[in-house]
Amino acid sequence: MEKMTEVYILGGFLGSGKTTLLKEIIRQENEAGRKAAILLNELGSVSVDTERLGQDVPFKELLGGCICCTIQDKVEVQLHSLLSEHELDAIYIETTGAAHPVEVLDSIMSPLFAKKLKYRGIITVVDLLRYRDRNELSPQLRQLLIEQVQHADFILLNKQDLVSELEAGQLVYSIQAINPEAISLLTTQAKVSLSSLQKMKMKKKNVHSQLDVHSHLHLQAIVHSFKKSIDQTSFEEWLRGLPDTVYRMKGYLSFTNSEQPYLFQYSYGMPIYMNEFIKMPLNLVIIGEDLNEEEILCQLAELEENSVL
Ligand SMILES: Nc1nc2c(ncn2[C@@H]2O[C@H](COP(=O)(O)OP(=O)(O)OP(=O)(O)O)[C@@H](O)[C@H]2O)c(=O)[nH]1
Repeated sequence: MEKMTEVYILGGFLGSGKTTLLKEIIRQENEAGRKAAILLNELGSVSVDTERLGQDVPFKELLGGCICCTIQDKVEVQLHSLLSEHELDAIYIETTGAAHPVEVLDSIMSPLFAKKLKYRGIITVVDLLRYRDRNELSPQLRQLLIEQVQHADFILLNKQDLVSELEAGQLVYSIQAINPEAISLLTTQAKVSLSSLQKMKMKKKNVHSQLDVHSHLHLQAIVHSFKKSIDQTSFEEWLRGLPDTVYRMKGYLSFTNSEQPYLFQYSYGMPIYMNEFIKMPLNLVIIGEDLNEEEILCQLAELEENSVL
């Protein structure tokens, strides 16, 4: 019988740690001598995570929309080309943080792959801080967060380092109450062993049933491409002035006061800068709700214009 490729869907809110998890899994897959590939879906029209995941892993991207709504038809094409180009043990599909995992599952359940792909289940990464403060989100996003938990087969309760032990305990309890069947695990930096992921059992899902939340969340992805270095202090001032509805940013930045560019990550109001040694296109992706795109792009252009070397 032809070998079947395992498929895992990775879901979870914006910035919860999906890419971090993927890096960790791919490292372990390589160590185990297995060949794994990635299908990455991003809301923005440019991908920032591609470089973070490394060059040697088979990789396809679905950019500029969400698998579950706007670019469903492209999924089949990308899966087909991954399977025809490589002998794969596993494919990991990283969904956008705005995706509903069951709808993603629905879109990849194609008869074309019935004998080639073995769906292993949905892994949801939960950002414990975000989950703790979920009442600050819009009702639609809060509902999405809950449904991402409800439909998971394996839940990583990530960013354990950011909550107290007592809070972590309470959050585990509350998440397990929503989905008692899934395996749930507290993690920091999404550290989980491949063998525990492989123990997951996929729940029966009625993928065609009407879901409570639909994809029409008002999430936007704004992309700005910098042409030159910018002033770090002005950038940080700009960050402080952003509305709370900016949930996530990522991109590459170059500052006038430093030689090296940075990989910039922002989730839940927290900016992180990491040295980047390769020259990358200076794209910044901003994801949020009800954002004034024109104003944001204008502010960034102005910031760039006023930055002198
Ligand atoms: N403190 C802390 N930070 C973490 C942890 N796991 C991931 N992060 C950071 O959280 C940020 C977002 O992580 P990613 O792995 O990029 O999240 P993601 O879910 O892939 O993000 P999107 O694709 O934009 O939805 C990065 O800056 C990570 O370094 C954790 O356990 N603790």
